[in-house]
Parts: sequence; structure tokens; C-alpha cells
Amino acid sequence: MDYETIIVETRGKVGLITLNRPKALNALNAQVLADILVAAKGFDADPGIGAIVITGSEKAFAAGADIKEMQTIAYADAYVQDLFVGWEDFTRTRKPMIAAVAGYALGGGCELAMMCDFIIAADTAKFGQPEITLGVIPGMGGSQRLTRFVGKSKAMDMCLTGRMMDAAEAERSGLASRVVPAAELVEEALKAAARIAEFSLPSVMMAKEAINRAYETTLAEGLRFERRLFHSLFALDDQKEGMAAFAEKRKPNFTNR
Ligand SMILES: CC(C)(O)CC(=O)SCCNC(=O)CCNC(=O)[C@H](O)C(C)(C)COP(=O)(O)OP(=O)(O)OC[C@H]1O[C@@H](n2cnc3c(N)ncnc32)[C@H](O)[C@@H]1OP(=O)(O)O
Repeated sequence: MDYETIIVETRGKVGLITLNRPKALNALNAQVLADILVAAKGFDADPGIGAIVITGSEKAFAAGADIKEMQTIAYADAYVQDLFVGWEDFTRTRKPMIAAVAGYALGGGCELAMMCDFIIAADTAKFGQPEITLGVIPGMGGSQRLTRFVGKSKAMDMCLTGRMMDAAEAERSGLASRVVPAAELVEEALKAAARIAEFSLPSVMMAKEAINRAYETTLAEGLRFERRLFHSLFALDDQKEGMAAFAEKRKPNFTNR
């Protein structure tokens, strides 16, 4: 498969997607969305893949939606075409996705990182929702997801002032799960993804589904949902294997069954 705007590779059981529009600091245009959707769906359907890493360049994970592509869009077209709704499709990827962020993750770039399951930040990362400086507001989930990650006060600060947050602040406030030296970013993200990919895929996918449910439901419903998924795992060979391996002091051999 040929991609115009991304590089797609596999590293063992990990799918690696690298944004590749260096001249535009990986700005997200319609072609990037189309390419990313095909790649993510391909990895999701590939039984040999257990986790996905998405990264950009040293200078920019992505500097936002493509402003030059957006600037002439008429209201009627934005509304009728439901501009950016396609990114919701990306969030339906069921395997774990790690965003490995170095440099700028602004606007849609920050929103893309937040669509992933967690963010590993390089010490050079800079996150922001600067849409207000362009006369608009976030349109790919920034006002909703950033608020859930960092709370109302910081989300308001970021979206209303358009200021950037460095990697240390992003980790402190819960946006990034960890910060690593820039030179080690992709290797660290691949290592984390490879570790995930060694576990039983159904239990990994159920863990992701259960955590995501916490954002969509009440605590009582979420707890019930978690228990039902937990119970269902006892139908799998991998639960028997995982617990037997512990008792026998050996490494489990998961078969995803
Ligand atoms: C999805 C929504 C609805 O939420 C909306 C958005 O995402 S709106 C976009 C939000 N992002 C921004 O506002 C950031 C825009 N970029 C910048 O502020 C700067 O480029 C920078 C601070 C990230 C980096 O500055 P600098 O090092 O000085 O590089 P530049 O010369 O500015 O950029 C290099 C090159 O990239 C092009 N570029 C950068 N960002 C975008 C973008 N978002 N869309 C399109 N093109 C972008 C920039 O124009 C330069 O290209 P040339 O003009 O030299 O051809």
C-alpha cells in the first residue's frame, strides 16, 4: 500500500505510523486523515499486530489541522460535510495506540495525540490548543478530551489563551503518561507497545474498552461493565495459561484464544 503523507512499518508485533509532511510540520489535511485511517484499520485487522505507535518528526508531532486547506471553507460546507467527523472513525481503532510526541503537538496535533490511548512525550514536546488565535475553537475534540485529561481550569487556560504546555507540565497534569529524552522517544514507545503486544490480545482490548467506558458512563454502570468483561475472560485459554504460568513460576504463552 502506498501512502502519500505517512510512513507505515511493522516492528515485530507493533505497527508504527510516522507522519511525513515535514515541510508543513505534519499539518493534518484530508489526505493525512485518509492515510491514517487506512493504516490504523489495516493494523487493527492484522492478527500479527498487538499495538500501534503513532509519531511525527523531531520538530513536530503535528502542528495542527492544515490551516491553508481550512482557510477558505464555507460554513455551509463545514456543516454539511460535518468537517473532521472522519477522525471519530480513527478513535474506533480497537487495538492500543500510543502517541509518541516530540516537538509541536498543536491544535489537531494535540487532539490526535489525545485520541490515542496514551501519550509518551519527548522532553522537547509542546502541547497546545491555539485555535483561538485563528478565530476558531478546537474542532477535533480538544475542548472535550483536554478537559478530561487535565481538568477544567487548565483546559480553559490552554484553549482561551492559546499558550503551549511543555512536556514536564503535560506529565504533571496527566496529559502525558511519561517523559523521555527526545533521542529515545520512538524506541521507548516501541518498547511499551511491544510489551503490550506480548499480552493476551482479548484482555488488552477489553482493558482499553473498559477504561474508555469510564469516560462515557456512570461509575455504577462502569463497574458493572468492567465486572462483566472480567468474568468473560474466564472463558479464554489465556486466563488459564496466565494464571497457571504464575503458579508454575514460568512465562505465559498467550495464544489470544
Ligand atoms: C483541528 C482544529 C479545528 O482543532 C484546528 C487546528 O488544528 S487549527 C491549527 C492549530 N495550529 C496552529 O495554529 C499552529 C500553526 N503553526 C505555527 O504556529 C507555527 O508553524 C509553529 C509555532 C508550529 C512553528 O513555527 P516555525 O518554526 O516558525 O515554523 P513555520 O515557518 O511557521 O512553519 C513551517 C511550515 O509549516 C507550515 N505550517 C505550520 N503549521 C501549519 C498548519 N497548522 N497548517 C498548515 N501549514 C502549517 C508553515 O506555513 C510553514 O510552511 P511555509 O508557509 O513556509 O510553506
